Amino acid sequence: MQTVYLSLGSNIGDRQYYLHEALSLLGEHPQVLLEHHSKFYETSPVGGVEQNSFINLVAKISTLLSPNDLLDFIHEIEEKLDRERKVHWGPRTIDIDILFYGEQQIDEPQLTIPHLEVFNRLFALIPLSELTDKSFKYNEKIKNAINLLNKTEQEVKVVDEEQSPQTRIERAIREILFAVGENPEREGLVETPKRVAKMYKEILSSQRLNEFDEYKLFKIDPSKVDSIVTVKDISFYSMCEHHMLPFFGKAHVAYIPKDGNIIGLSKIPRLVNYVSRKLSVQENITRDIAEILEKILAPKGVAVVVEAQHMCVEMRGVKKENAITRTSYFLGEFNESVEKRMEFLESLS
Ligand SMILES: Nc1nc2c(c(=O)[nH]1)N=C([C@H](O)[C@H](O)COP(=O)(O)OP(=O)(O)OP(=O)(O)O)CN2
Repeated sequence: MQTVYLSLGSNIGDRQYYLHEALSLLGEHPQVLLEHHSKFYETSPVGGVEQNSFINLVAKISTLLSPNDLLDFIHEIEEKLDRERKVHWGPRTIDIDILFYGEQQIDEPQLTIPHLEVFNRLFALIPLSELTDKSFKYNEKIKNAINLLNKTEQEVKVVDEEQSPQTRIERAIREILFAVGENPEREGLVETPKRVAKMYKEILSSQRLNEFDEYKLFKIDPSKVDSIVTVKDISFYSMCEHHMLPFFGKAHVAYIPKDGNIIGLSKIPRLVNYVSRKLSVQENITRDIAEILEKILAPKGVAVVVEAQHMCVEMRGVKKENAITRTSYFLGEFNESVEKRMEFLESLS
């Protein structure tokens, strides 16, 4: 096992959320043990790019991964957390840099260790100095660099670490259990807050995503495709925003290709998943599927029908079991042409 120090930083969006998610994802790898992490620091941007301040921390891990495998895993995490590589040293939802990998020195095109800039960056050195001691080979160098660097140019100040989303949900569920008259310590409930927090992370996985990007477009001979492309009976599950209760059913999606532009068929169910895995209402899901598909594909027309059962209708209030709600949304030729709309609707029966 090797002891590795990682610098993590974020300066876009919910910065602490991205940092907590990155720490959580790091710890999920079977060959990575998250030992400790430093306090959270608000830091002024270093490197000359005009951008928002960062929140930084340093994590100490033990790992069996090789340096390059660890770098690949880090890039996977950055990818998952919407990292876009637009401007060198520019703004980012998350950045994870390997500062030290044991006492190894590595100088490869894609990886230099110790990190080339580590002794020039207070946003890395100060959190790092929390985790290292005189037994660490570079301890003295770290302390000297901290003393030498200009603390007015590179502001680094401790901020309160917000609770991670997981911790906040677990605490809230415990409160709800108390409030409904339960004992969260009893057999069967002890792990419930953790389970519910994990469940929300899965069923509301789109909640913080800014856009749908899991698609692939293809171009075929326009003369060979002018009819309606329909993907129907796409099952989905969502959570209603009024009662936080599930609603679920089938989505039927159609489009009329334009200029031979088509979308990979598996991407339409992915779009339905993206749109449904957040707190919403059926009308919004129906509209969002249509409008996102139109935006990414620019077809001649889009048609969406959604049929769902709502637990807020079945298990409370009016208590009507098996009531089905049907919503539809039409764009382009499906909006203008009754024939096209009827052709699509008849294909669903
Ligand atoms: N106060 C802060 N300033 C800067 C930070 C930071 O985290 N806090 N981060 C950067 C860098 O963008 C980041 O550290 C990556 O730099 P580096 O590993 O040196 O180079 P990369 O190849 O990974 O840079 P890319 O931006 O990914 O091309 C700057 N300032």
